[in-house]
Amino acid sequence: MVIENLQSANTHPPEWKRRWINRRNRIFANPAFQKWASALWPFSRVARKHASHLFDLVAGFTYSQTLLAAVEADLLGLLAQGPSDADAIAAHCDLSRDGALRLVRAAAALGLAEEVSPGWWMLGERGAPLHANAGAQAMIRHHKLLYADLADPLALLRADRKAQTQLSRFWQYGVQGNDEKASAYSDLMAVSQAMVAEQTLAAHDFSRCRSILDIGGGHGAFVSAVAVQHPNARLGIFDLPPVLEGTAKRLESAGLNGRVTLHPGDFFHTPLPTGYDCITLNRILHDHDDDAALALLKSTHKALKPGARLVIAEPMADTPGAQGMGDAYFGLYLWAMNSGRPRSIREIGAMLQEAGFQSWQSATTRQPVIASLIVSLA
Ligand SMILES: C[S@@+](CC[C@H](N)C(=O)[O-])C[C@H]1O[C@@H](n2cnc3c(N)ncnc32)[C@H](O)[C@@H]1O
Repeated sequence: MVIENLQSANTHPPEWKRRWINRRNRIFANPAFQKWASALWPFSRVARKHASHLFDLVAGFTYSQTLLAAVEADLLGLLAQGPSDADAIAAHCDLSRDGALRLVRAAAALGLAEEVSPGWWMLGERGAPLHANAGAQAMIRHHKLLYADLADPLALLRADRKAQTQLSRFWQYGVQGNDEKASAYSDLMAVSQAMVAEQTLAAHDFSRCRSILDIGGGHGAFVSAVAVQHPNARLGIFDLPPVLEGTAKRLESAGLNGRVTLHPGDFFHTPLPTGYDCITLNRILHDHDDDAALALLKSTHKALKPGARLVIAEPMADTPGAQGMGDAYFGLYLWAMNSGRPRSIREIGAMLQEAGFQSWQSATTRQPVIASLIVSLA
């Protein structure tokens, strides 16, 4: 099994490295060194940066909750309309005046709001792009479930991964039916998929693909974006039957139902459609544990002719500049979801090789925090 092979290739750290790290850590933990470094330029700048980073780790929960409150109370929506004072914020967000002041000041401290003159606030530099991004706001609302599952993180990490969690229930409902929860799931997927689609389409040129099948394509946000950029490509979506019922309606209202073939099925049990010269897996692989992910890659390989391509787009572990997003955020999110894990480019590459693909390479995306990309040839 690929991942086990990678892990067993791990060797005990060499003695020089163990000694060096121990020595460095003893120095960094020493209060006298900290005092010295914080008083002396240029060490003082580094010391401040480290202290501030450490404080962010300690206080991160309050930042997330401020963000959640600002989105849920539509504080950002109000501030986007123009300068607001505490009374207007209190009325709009259904808060007391004191509560409104506490929230808007916290939001301003995090760059979500900005006090433009004393007692008057507008959107801040971080608030403006967030307000314009429906997908990010949907994710923030959805995070309530994650925070509930993480209320006791050790209990979660010690629990049997088969025990139900808020997140596992949410995803189960999403793929099982058409009730209110399933539609919340689909809406979340559709708005956030637009962000992933943008990254994928900017990072890879699909113009050479005459036909593209999006596996686990949900309600078709990716395929709809491809349809606009590549009007002559033949398009298909493979997903679970209840999900595709919603897809058909959405494609119809987008005027695309004649252009996209829907393939209902379960990718662990139904053979994947053949005849496409490109298959995409957008945010699919990381949802599944190693054996299942490898099985999916093997059936994808089987569905492609030699030389045809597979494009994998998802947030990946060990991504330079976005490390926290990988093993910290997705590591815990997918743990709470009871399935899957973030994988590094190298790990996915090894799995692709094991699944029979002849070559693979990564492509740079504009925002690796949203998705990284791997293109592989069957
Ligand atoms: C995380 S969502 C990703 C959706 C979409 N690709 C995106 O990026 O927004 C996972 C998708 O895989 C589909 N899916 C999950 N298990 C599946 C299975 N066994 N067979 C087919 N589709 C499945 C879900 O219905 C859902 O649309």
